[in-house]
Amino acid sequence: MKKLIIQGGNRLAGEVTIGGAKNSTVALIPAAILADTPVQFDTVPDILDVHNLMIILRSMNVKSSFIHGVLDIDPTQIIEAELPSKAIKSLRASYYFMGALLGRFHRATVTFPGGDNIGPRPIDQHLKAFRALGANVSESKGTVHLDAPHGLHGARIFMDMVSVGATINAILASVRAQGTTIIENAAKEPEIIDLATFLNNMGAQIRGAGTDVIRINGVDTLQSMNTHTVIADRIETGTYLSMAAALGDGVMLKNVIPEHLEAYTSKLIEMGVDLQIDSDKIYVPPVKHLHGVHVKTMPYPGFATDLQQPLTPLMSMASGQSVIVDTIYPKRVGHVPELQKMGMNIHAEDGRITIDHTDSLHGADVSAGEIRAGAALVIAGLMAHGTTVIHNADNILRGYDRIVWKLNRLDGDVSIEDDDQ
Ligand SMILES: CC(=O)N[C@H]1[C@@H](OP(=O)(O)OP(=O)(O)OC[C@H]2O[C@@H](n3ccc(=O)[nH]c3=O)[C@H](O)[C@@H]2O)O[C@H](CO)[C@@H](O)[C@@H]1O
Ligand SMILES: C=C(OP(=O)(O)O)C(=O)O
Repeated sequence: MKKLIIQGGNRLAGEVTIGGAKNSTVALIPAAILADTPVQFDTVPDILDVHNLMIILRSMNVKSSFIHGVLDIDPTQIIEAELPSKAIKSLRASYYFMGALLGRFHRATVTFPGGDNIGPRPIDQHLKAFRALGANVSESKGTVHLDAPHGLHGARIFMDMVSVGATINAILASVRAQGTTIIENAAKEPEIIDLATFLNNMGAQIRGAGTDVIRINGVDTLQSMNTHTVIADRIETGTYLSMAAALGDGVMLKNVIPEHLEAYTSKLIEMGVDLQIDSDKIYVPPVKHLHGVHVKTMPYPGFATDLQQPLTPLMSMASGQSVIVDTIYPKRVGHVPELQKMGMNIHAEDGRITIDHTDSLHGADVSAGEIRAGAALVIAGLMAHGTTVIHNADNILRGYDRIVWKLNRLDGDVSIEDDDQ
């Protein structure tokens, strides 16, 4: 494990270029094994999840190389193999190998995935989709076994709740199935559109991605003809927006898709941040006065659960009380005791997080229980007087592209070390 060491108090200024979206990339990489040709992605973020997915690919004899944001994957010599459980457990999105392997081999054995510790994360809707497509599903000792001896056939799948992962897994399993699949009550996240774009450019027939009804006509082969550029990470964007508003003397964010962040940017504007939003960049000027706001997280296009924590340090600067209700993950409150150690007036009770005005924060020894809790601690550490040490920083590195380098370029004082604790 690593630890991040932050000397707080510096004002931030300059430019930061947002990387490719983690939640797209982690679906695109497993999707690559459905191709009958090598594939190439660019603007791939340099994050631990990508490196762990490359370890999983290697176990199936799928060669990959990752240089300067370009990821090449050659699935043409793929073999069925036992997947390395340590790498599978290191991230959530390893469950996409269930859908992708089922699509490719009509069977799969995959350990239950890991990922952020943010409360219960069942996968019943994923398994329901696989069953509907013709797979037998069994579970034993934390492992899921999928088997479709007669192949996969199109089906109508109605999702009981809106799930990003289940929608993507249903697409992966059905894109090469016989016949037509219709996914109803599908998730509408931009990362799902990105995945569908990649697959359609290889010959898939997926219509309606980005709406709540997705229709897939199965095809026999998928062949890549060009490089797929990963969309910009809207959660990384939101994190830097909050940071720039809290501490910035003028920060420009580049490689941004503002349409993907409207619920978030309109909250920042409501707080009093005078964002200057352009077609692919956002300028955050120095902020004068902030008001508290109420936030309720919702599936896209609502306010993203992944952005509630990165907003809390900014909320602590506002006058009046801010309130967060996370309807997606009501137990996503691991950041609260850690931020309290830094002096923040933040409390979690009865499914509500309240943040009251805090005059100043002080450095402390804290732990990043999960990626976005870690992002909140990074922002608070930059705001605080003194030194903050964030243990379990690997959780942050799972999904923030070259974060130490980016923060130091903005005049932050951040270093990373191995942690013996
Ligand atoms: C790799 C990735 O893209 N991760 C994102 C994805 O996670 P993930 O895909 O795991 O999240 P889902 O959209 O599936 O979860 C949404 C809600 O549905 C519930 N649910 C989900 C599936 C299921 O079979 N049964 C069930 O009950 C979950 O517990 C949760 O309350 O979407 C989350 C919600 O936007 C984000 O926080 C994660 O960053
Ligand atoms: C919850 C998250 O990630 P994952 O689903 O990969 O655990 C996140 O990115 O905030």
